[in-house]
Amino acid sequence: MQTSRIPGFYKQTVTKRRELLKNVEAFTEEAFHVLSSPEPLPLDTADNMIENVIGTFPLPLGTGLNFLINGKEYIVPMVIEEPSVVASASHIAKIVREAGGFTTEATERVMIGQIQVVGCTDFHKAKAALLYAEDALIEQANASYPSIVKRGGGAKEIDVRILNEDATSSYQQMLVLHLYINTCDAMGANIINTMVESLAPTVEALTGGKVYLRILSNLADRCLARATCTVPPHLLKTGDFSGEEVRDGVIHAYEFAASDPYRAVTHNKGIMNGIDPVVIATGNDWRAVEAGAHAYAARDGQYTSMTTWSVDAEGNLVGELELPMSVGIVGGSINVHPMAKAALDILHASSAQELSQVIVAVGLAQNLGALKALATDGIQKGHMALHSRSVAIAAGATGELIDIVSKKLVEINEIRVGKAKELVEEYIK
Ligand SMILES: CC(C)(COP(=O)([O-])OP(=O)([O-])OC[C@H]1O[C@@H](n2cnc3c(N)ncnc32)[C@H](O)[C@@H]1OP(=O)([O-])[O-])[C@@H](O)C(=O)NCCC(=O)NCCSC(=O)C[C@@](C)(O)CC(=O)[O-]
Ligand SMILES: NC(=O)C1=CN([C@@H]2O[C@H](COP(=O)(O)OP(=O)(O)OC[C@H]3O[C@@H](n4cnc5c(N)ncnc54)[C@H](OP(=O)(O)O)[C@@H]3O)[C@@H](O)[C@H]2O)C=CC1
Repeated sequence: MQTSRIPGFYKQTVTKRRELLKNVEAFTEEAFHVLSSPEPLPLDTADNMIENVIGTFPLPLGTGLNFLINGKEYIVPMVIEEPSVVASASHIAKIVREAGGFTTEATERVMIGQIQVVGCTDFHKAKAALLYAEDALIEQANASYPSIVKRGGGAKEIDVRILNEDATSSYQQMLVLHLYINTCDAMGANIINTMVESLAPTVEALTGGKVYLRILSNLADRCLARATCTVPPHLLKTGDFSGEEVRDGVIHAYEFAASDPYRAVTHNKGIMNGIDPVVIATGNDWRAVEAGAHAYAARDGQYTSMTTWSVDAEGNLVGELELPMSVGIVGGSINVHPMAKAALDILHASSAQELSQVIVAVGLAQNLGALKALATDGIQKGHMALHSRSVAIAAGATGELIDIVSKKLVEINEIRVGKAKELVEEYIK
């Protein structure tokens, strides 16, 4: 892809936007064909994806522009129903690229499979027996899914914990075996579950206990992605607010989220506004990512901000976001849903690690977009102006009337359905 910087992209028609993306070599012929198809998810494909299908449920696919990550240009596919999210991501990516772009990294892709064992007569002996048999357990797990080993992945390590040892615990004592598995470019849930299920009889024999649950953990804290950005204050200047005022406002907003779970949840919802749309567009399991992200935000015992914001010695605003990112570029519905394949095509991410890094960069951008708006004009100005189009449609406006009604709602600063209905009736008369 040549560039992700396409000024005024949003002012174009959908057809023209597709052409502009073709011009910068954002997608292949196949992706273009899927995108332009009247039925991007054929009903018979949908019918094979889940149960009791009666139709499909389309959502808008937008593009986050201006993303420069580790020196590479990205046009980011984003599937979301909420207005202003895509605009905000592009807005911040435009600012950050002027400061050199986002820097990201990812750990090795190690996921966790859990095996729960109860009823051991001696839990410490059982733990020791499992640890002693580590190599044999890894070998057995890998034998149950040899293709992932051929790809360079597979089970690598185990760990054993005893839970509820304290006599005052209201729960029964149990032993939990963690199997650490490199799932390569797949999210890996099915790979992991196959492996842990295969180990159950051996684990029972070694521990003398009974195995109950054998399932992956969505707290994928060995499969992390991290994004940072450093923004000089002059790039943050907004209207009458100086760059320093915006920077300091962002720090105040961050400190609020860092110290109050009521605020942290909303702050983090704003981060997931950026993360979920990319996870969904690329056919990944957003419930898994959501669950892992929120649990990671509470890893020190208190639910807090997923991001950190600080000021460096030169007075720049520095942001960081690190999250578990259990996503893949193969597997699950990714190779089944034609739009997921097209989205990955647009993104040009060639590994799960690369995809996970783009996702956290978008999350960080989204957080800064919301905090910048909240610390200056307030969220309503930018967000509601874009939401006014949905309000006009909800009030019954169609065609050209959508634009007329939404502009009027912004002008009179009354962006609500009741007022929009009045306007629609007036214009139709
Ligand atoms: C909406 C903006 C970006 C306007 O901000 P602006 O300053 O008016 O933007 P601009 O006109 O200067 O344009 C700058 C760039 O932004 C993009 N841009 C600008 N407008 C559009 C558009 N219509 N469609 C697509 N892209 C747009 C575009 O890339 C453009 O560059 P250009 O292409 O012109 O060179 C800003 O007000 C903003 O970021 N607001 C925050 C919006 C937001 O966070 N929405 C999330 C929903 S609220 C929520 O759910 C979360 C929350 C807020 O509760 C989280 C929390 O509390 O922390
Ligand atoms: N708690 C949770 O989060 C749970 C989630 N799920 C679901 O599981 C699904 C994800 O499971 P997952 O195991 O990823 O999907 P799959 O079961 O589709 O497994 C991925 C497949 O991709 C193939 N593959 C091809 N190339 C590669 C590569 N480079 N790296 C790795 N694998 C490759 C592998 O087959 P081969 O090597 O043979 O070619 C493997 O079978 C999602 O749909 C998710 O919703 C399911 C249960 C629980």
